[in-house]
Amino acid sequence: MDKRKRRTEETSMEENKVKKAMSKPEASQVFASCSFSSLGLHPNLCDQLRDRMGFEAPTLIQAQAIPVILSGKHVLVNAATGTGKTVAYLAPVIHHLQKYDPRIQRSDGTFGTLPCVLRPITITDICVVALVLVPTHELCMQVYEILQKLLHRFHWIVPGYIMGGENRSKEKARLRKGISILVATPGRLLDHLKNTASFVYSNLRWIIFDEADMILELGFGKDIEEILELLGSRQNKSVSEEKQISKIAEFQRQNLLLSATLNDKVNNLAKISLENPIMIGLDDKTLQISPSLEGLKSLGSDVENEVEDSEKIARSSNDEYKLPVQLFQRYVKVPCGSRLVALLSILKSLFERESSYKIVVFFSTCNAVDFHYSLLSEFPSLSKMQSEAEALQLFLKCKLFRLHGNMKHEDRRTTFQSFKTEKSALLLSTDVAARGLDFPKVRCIIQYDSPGEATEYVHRVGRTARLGERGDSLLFLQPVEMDYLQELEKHGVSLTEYPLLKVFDSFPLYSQKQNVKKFVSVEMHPWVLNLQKTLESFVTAEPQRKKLAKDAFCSWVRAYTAHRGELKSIFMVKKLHLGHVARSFALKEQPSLVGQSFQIQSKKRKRDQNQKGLSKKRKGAKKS
Ligand SMILES: Nc1ncnc2c1ncn2[C@@H]1O[C@H](COP(=O)(O)OP(=O)(O)OP(=O)(O)O)[C@@H](O)[C@H]1O
Repeated sequence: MDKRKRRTEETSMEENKVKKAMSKPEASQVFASCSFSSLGLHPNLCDQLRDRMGFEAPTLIQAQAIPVILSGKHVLVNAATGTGKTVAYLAPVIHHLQKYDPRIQRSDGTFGTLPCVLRPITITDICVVALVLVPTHELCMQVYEILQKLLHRFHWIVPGYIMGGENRSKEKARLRKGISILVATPGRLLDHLKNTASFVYSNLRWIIFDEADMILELGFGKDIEEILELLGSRQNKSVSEEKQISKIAEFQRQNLLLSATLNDKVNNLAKISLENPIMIGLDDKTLQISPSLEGLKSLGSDVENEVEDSEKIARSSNDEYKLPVQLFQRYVKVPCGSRLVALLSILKSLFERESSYKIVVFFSTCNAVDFHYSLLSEFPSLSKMQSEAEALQLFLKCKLFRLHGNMKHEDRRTTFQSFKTEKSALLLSTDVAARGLDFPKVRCIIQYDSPGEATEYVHRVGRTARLGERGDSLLFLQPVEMDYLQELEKHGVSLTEYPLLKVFDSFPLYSQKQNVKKFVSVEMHPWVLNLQKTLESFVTAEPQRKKLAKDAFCSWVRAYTAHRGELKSIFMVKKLHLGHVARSFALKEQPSLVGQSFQIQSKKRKRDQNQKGLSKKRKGAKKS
């Protein structure tokens, strides 16, 4: 069979598959009615997407973005969570790299001798050609894994990663051997840019910011500015930068910025990194990139505090966020002292209803994750009081994982990988899992501690209902926090109420179906009273567990006081009853007792800060 005929047959088979993929009811909201090859991607790459990744048709955002990125223009992509942004930028980069003639290659170890000093660099030298910047380790690994799959048939294009917490010398060795597409977290990248001589980026053609808003929110703004300057990719260049660039780029640079939510810092990053960008997934009013670059804010500055930006912020705070249409969003109103019981009861009821269920619960601090993880790993079933055999059963019968920034990198990696492959499991996490992470088949997101900014809400719930799949989300709010719903409404996000009492009513108390008076309050519900009492005895019985609870309580209150801007009037620590907060960590102590230790700590912190301030002043006085 001649080549052309075979290709035509393959194309019609591909089109049939696309039609089949599109025949699912929700598919038309997610997938485009075209094939990857019709977007202009190399046939081998299309095969990879189909055979290795199982992708029959591009998503809508991929269909929009791929041709534009292939054209070489700078692009800003704003699309809902879980719509396939990663492949939207990786596929065009790979398409271009595989075309290089002679092939881009990784010659043996010559990289360390810095060939660029001896002769002009050609594309065949081993240099980083594409750079993907991501905010977290997990995202770094995730993008790297996708790259590995996509590059299976392009063995001469080498993917690599560098990230904080990894061994620097091993990274240097990897850089020296040559990496064509490098995935990096900003801090570690900057470190290598400054200190690793064998890191040659003279051929750098793509700089991609994935989850740009999180990169900036994590405080990497200054690092990003420095990276852009070192790479000669800042738009309003100073004379010294121009000199730097003339030393660097002989190749046309293409920068891409991707984010599910936009804010002023992302706007500023777009302004300084993108040249006449094409906006994808944005209407004109959402982002105004002025051609004049005057009055640019520093990415590292705290934009919220700058008065002149208030108008812009008012505009952006009224922008609507794009959320998956198939996401069912609810809130649950729980008095503070019954929060823990409510969480455990809801989890129990969800896991008992369906055998295959994956849930992520978000907490505000690492200590809170640790406490709840320890509690749920050991807390026995309530029927304990009846039979010895049942005593061994756990309250929640599901696999349990935790993820936060204070864990060892190895443990974080194991959790990340294991939770991905489990069919039924519960992950307790801080916001480290809120952005970009793609855990297949997560059915429900519970925001036990409120998210703060509405963008955070959007990213957290975005871990479910990905790519047209069904998903539920549940936001815990205390009665004093109900105004937060209006905050979300401003962004077009509206939630319905979760029937909490029904869940409590569904549990048998001492093996009997409850005969509870209707309309009883949450706090006075017999199931709540009983479970709260058992939890408190369980936690106080073990000093180590009690310490975890106290630490979690203190860090939780600190996090609560850290809400910024308008949110301060919703999440007011003054409105909280610290005794009830203590109950939500299963602590029996009177508020004054637990509160005292917190007050002692915060007084000590204040004293330390004052002393530091004094000694700084003294130093300053000495200097002057
Ligand atoms: N064309 C496609 N067909 C089928 N599945 C796809 C396709 N493109 C991407 N996916 C899958 O969709 C899921 C979401 O993709 P991805 O993580 O890139 O989304 P995202 O838009 O970057 O989300 P977030 O904003 O949360 O980071 C992944 O599991 C990915 O493998």
